[in-house]
Amino acid sequence: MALSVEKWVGFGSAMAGFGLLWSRMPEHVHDEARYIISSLVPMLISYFNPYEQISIFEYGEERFRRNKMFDAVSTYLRSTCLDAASKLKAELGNRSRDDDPLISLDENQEVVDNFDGARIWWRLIPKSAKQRGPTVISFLPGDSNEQPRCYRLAFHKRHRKLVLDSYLPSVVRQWREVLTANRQRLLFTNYSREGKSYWIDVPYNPPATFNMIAMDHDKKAEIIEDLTAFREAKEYHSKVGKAWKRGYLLHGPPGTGKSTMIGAMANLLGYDVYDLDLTSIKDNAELRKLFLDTTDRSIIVIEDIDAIEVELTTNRKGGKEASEENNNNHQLVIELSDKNKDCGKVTLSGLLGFVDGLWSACGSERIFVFTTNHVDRLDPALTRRGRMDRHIEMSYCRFDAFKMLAKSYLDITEHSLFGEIGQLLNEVDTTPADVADNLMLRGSKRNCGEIDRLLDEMNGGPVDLMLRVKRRREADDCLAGLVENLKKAKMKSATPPMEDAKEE
Ligand SMILES: Nc1ncnc2c1ncn2[C@@H]1O[C@H](COP(=O)(O)OP(=O)(O)OP(=O)(O)O)[C@@H](O)[C@H]1O
Repeated sequence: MALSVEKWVGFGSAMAGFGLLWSRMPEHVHDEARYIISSLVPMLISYFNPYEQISIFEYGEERFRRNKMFDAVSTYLRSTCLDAASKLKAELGNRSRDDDPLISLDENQEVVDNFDGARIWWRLIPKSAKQRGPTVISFLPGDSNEQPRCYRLAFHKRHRKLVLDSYLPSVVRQWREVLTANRQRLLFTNYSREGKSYWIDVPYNPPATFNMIAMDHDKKAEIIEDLTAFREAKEYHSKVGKAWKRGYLLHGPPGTGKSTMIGAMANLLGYDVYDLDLTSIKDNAELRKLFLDTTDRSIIVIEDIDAIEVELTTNRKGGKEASEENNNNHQLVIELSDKNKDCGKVTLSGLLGFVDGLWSACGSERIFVFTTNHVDRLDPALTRRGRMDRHIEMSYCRFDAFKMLAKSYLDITEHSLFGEIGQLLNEVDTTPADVADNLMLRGSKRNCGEIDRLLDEMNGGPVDLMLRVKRRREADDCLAGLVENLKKAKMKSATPPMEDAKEE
């Protein structure tokens, strides 16, 4: 009959104790017998015991250093093995962001995990007093007189390679994923003090997700796939010898969702965002310093890059000589603002070095996002493929995009006005921002009285039914308002410019 893992561990300890006893036998016992038995015992144990075990202590060899593997196991067991445990404990940490207690395994509670056909037994072993050595008074977290808590995992010998090479790395990987998902993301922006540039950060929780972005469905799916593939592509980038970075150019009229898209990217990837304001940077050296101060796993954004390009064009026209030189070596000077005119310059080559040159290889897992309302005004040097890997056009709101907005804002997928709205959206260029503004429920005055009357009439009726009716009325109101506005916009766009002038 097979013995349980616990019994084997107990048996092992007993045999080890027995071995120790033998090794301490008095001199008069036959030396040879003592030697044979004390060396046979461990061999017998390892021969008959089919299980092996690994201990993961809370503190490492240096007592003050917490063992991150212990934290990784705690997080992993919390997310995978709690259901089967009967002894749990609950804690409310000082830094808990909400009122949910943190539930974890209690000491000595055993749980079983399955991985690729292998069974793995886990147990949290409490602190225990060390048996030997002098008493040491310690103020460090891992008291030297105590054996720290440890997770002990036991598994069958034949799974040793699987546990060491695949299972434990997967525990660490899952821990990192949980850390990334729970980490407070930050939004950085740069400022200048006494000629030097610094980053300042605030907590960043963008509300946008890809679900709520109204755009062509296939295009959206492609972007999500591209971003996810980028995040997983560490090995690929090192194999082909390229810096692990990606450039996105988001272009389209104002109000088509470029900034919203950046928030959705940050949410999807769990990255911080660096919003780089070029106008407050003195010169290329400062730009480089700022860049070196950014962290990995981040999105670096330069918004409205075309505004800078306007200055660039002006500067080019300023002198033929400068223009020729600029065209030859891309030393195109971006005069950022009047106040910076005399003291320094950020050049296009400086910017390109930051995105694509020597400096871009410092750091990894970085995404550059440039946004512009006028893609045609950008210097081709900046937008060429390889520098900006993907050009994403954010366009006016058509029917598909409208349906996504109606779903997000009004929670409806059908309505009698959808047909008319679809037709109008094909004829009128209107932005998702304008449409979203029409769909915002703000308890419009026109329907308020009617809705209140209805609620009065239904007094005593089921609350959810009343709310549904109320929402429906509000949605009718929003959509009617949208149709009205689209018709106005259509008439306006149909009016010849001369008529416009006359009206004015
Ligand atoms: N494609 C979209 N999907 C969902 N909501 C959108 C979309 N476009 C715009 N919006 C809504 O309009 C608001 C303004 O959009 P956003 O600031 O992202 O546009 P933008 O293209 O960055 O504009 P700008 O060029 O002026 O900076 C957003 O808060 C969002 O609510």
